[in-house]
Amino acid sequence: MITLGNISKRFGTFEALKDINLEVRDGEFLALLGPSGSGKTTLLRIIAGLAFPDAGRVAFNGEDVTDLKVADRKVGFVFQHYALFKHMSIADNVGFGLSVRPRSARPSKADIRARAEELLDLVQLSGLGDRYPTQLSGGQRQRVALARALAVQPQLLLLDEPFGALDAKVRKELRRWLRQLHEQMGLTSIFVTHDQEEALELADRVVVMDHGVIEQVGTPEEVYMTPGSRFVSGFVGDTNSLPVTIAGGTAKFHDRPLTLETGLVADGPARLDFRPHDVTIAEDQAGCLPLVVTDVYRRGGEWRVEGSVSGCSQVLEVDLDATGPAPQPGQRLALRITRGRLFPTDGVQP
Ligand SMILES: Nc1ncnc2c1ncn2[C@@H]1O[C@H](COP(=O)(O)OP(=O)(O)OP(=O)(O)O)[C@@H](O)[C@H]1O
Repeated sequence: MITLGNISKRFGTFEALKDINLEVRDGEFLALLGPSGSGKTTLLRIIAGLAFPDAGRVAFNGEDVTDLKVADRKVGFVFQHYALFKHMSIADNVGFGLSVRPRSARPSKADIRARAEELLDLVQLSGLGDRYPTQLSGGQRQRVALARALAVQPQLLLLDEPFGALDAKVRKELRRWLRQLHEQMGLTSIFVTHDQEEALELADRVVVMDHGVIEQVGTPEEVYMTPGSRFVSGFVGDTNSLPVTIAGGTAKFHDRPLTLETGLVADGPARLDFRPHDVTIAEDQAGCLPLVVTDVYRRGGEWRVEGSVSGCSQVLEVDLDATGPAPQPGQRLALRITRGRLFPTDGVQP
């Protein structure tokens, strides 16, 4: 549905987006995920028509829209800083996009009101149309912002950190609800987040960005299980990193060989990334890491164990089944890494 071809954007000499290519499918729920300053919002604004690229093209359904302004793109958007109009009732806020249409395309006042009521029903705020924004909670205001975005019947919904300012529980509820709404209405939605949990939970596909480039595009499963770069491996999901050396197909940590497939990684220094759950506790030390436990706490059905390994400055985090007794601080565990990813470090130890 949306094609971005070779999009670049500079602010002065700073390159905010560098040659971005991306296809968004019809009906897809896509997350733009990356650290602060990676270019997510700039890319979303370019898709919306709120900003324009220095180079490259934007097409919707094969039609070039690069130079079309926001009002002509038929997109709905919820940007954090586009707050509700304080002096307008909730119903008027929701109907705003319809009331500013040119006279020939503008529905009657009664129709706009009826449409606003319908949308307030949809976002589960029936009966609150006559209130004002200050009389609603943060979560309710976000839902009004969504209703306002949906009033113009967009095919494409763009959301920039829509739940950023809300507390964790409300955020979670709204996320689930947004996903349902997306499906119910047959929308194509793109949302910006720096919260990887939000991206992995909500999106059909995740676009991981860093420094103005796309590092990887994939399903949540793909970016989590088979990260395509060192950056994605460290940014998506909890990751432990160890400096290792590969020699003759064996990964060694300070001359201690680890029982781990090294695949096609060339001999030399590398970074070994592994998830907290990709470990088991072994009886003996062969092929294992000696972890000294520093802290233990429960995370659902698992013990999250923090510990240190001599020769590595990073605190390691591992998850162990909590049906067994909790390891104690000071205890030594022989950690066997069952699955990891190796990234050559070109002579530079991480
Ligand atoms: N109007 C502007 N003028 C100058 N620099 C800008 C402008 N807008 C964005 N930038 C810069 O471009 C880079 C990308 O900004 P952008 O807002 O797209 O990042 P982001 O990934 O959305 O970050 P965040 O998660 O913090 O919102 C940043 O370094 C930012 O400072």
